Amino acid sequence: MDATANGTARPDAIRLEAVAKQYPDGTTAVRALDLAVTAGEMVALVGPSGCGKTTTLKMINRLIEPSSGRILLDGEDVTRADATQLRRRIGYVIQSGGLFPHRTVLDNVGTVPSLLGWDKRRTRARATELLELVGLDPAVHGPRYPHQLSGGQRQRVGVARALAADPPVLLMDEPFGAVDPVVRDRLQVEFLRLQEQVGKTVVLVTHDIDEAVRLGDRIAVLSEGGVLEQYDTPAAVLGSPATDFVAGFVGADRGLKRLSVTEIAEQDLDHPPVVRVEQSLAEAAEVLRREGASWAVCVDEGGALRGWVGIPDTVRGSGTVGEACHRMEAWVPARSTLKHALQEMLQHDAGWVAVLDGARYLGVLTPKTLHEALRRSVDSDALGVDLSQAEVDSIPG
Ligand SMILES: Nc1ncnc2c1ncn2[C@@H]1O[C@H](COP(=O)(O)OP(=O)(O)OP(=O)(O)O)[C@@H](O)[C@H]1O
Repeated sequence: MDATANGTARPDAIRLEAVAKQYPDGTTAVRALDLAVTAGEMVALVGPSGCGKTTTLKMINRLIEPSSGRILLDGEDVTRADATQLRRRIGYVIQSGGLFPHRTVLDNVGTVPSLLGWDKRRTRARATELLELVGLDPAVHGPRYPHQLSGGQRQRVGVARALAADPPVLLMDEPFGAVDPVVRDRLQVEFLRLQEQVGKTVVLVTHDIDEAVRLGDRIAVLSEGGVLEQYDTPAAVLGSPATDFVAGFVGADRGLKRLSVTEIAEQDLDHPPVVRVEQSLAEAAEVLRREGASWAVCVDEGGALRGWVGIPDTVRGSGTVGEACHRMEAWVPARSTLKHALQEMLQHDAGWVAVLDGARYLGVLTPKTLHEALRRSVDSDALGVDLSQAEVDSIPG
């Protein structure tokens, strides 16, 4: 059980109790694993090759039978439940989608509903709806066969198929492992967005700590034999590795990895002078002089970002700020991560990035404030993080 802020307990959707697996040849893949996953949570199982991640995942839907221990789903002991019935309550996604090659995309997505005895029309309607949900056009992609799709599209179909019967639990084994890094990045973003809509309990296997940090609400770091080295939020795993093994696994650049788990906060923002588009350039020049700044942010009457003006613009003419202001391409929505902000800065070769709430301008992040934000995140007691100063100093400022 997981105690929430108001004291009520959220149920464990999945609970492994002393689960172990010994293969017939004597290999002990998992020794005695205890793990609880809260409803609606996304948990990433990470660890080096052979540490028992896939074995653990497959024991949850009993594709692999545990040698001992108990598995509970929503409080119900399913260790000896009918495995086929069980699997219909659990969506399963594997690398490359694991699609049936001789069935169309629509039929692939409709597999479980058909098995559950849904009529054709309902199955088709559900499959169509799911293809749209994962960003595919049912009219274009629905009639195709898996080999007529790109790797990323196959992966999306795999996710759609796993969601077809609306199972509360989704198991994913290296789901984005078979695509190139650019597609992988896009699929991860799409999946996070999808998960916001569907709110499944997800257990995801990956050997990639960056993927775990990005997707997991919590990360379970396993070492050989399915030993649970640490089970905590990405920020805590990166910030205070529980063991030397975890520290080694998350890597020496874990300070940098924090960029991708730290959201921009109000207090991180810098507030350069702001001028409005209808003001005269002379007024803008006066603002810059008074504040000792070389540039100012331009906003419209509603407070929306319009761009920026520098000293040379303000001394040049007699027009308005609106006529002289430069577009600002580098911006991020409020609550973006520091990594996203840094990426925007680098992509647009900008010295600052604007932070917007919808269209409304909130403030800017500069490399200096970004560094301070990272330091704040590292120091944050709320995260239970205790990093040594040495590591903070290793973060490029
Ligand atoms: N059918 C099997 N028979 C015997 N040993 C097996 C079998 N399947 C897996 N193993 C062994 O069990 C251990 C755990 O394997 P598992 O596939 O769960 O690891 P993993 O962490 O998912 O690895 P990877 O990241 O390489 O996929 C490994 O030592 C593996 O060789």
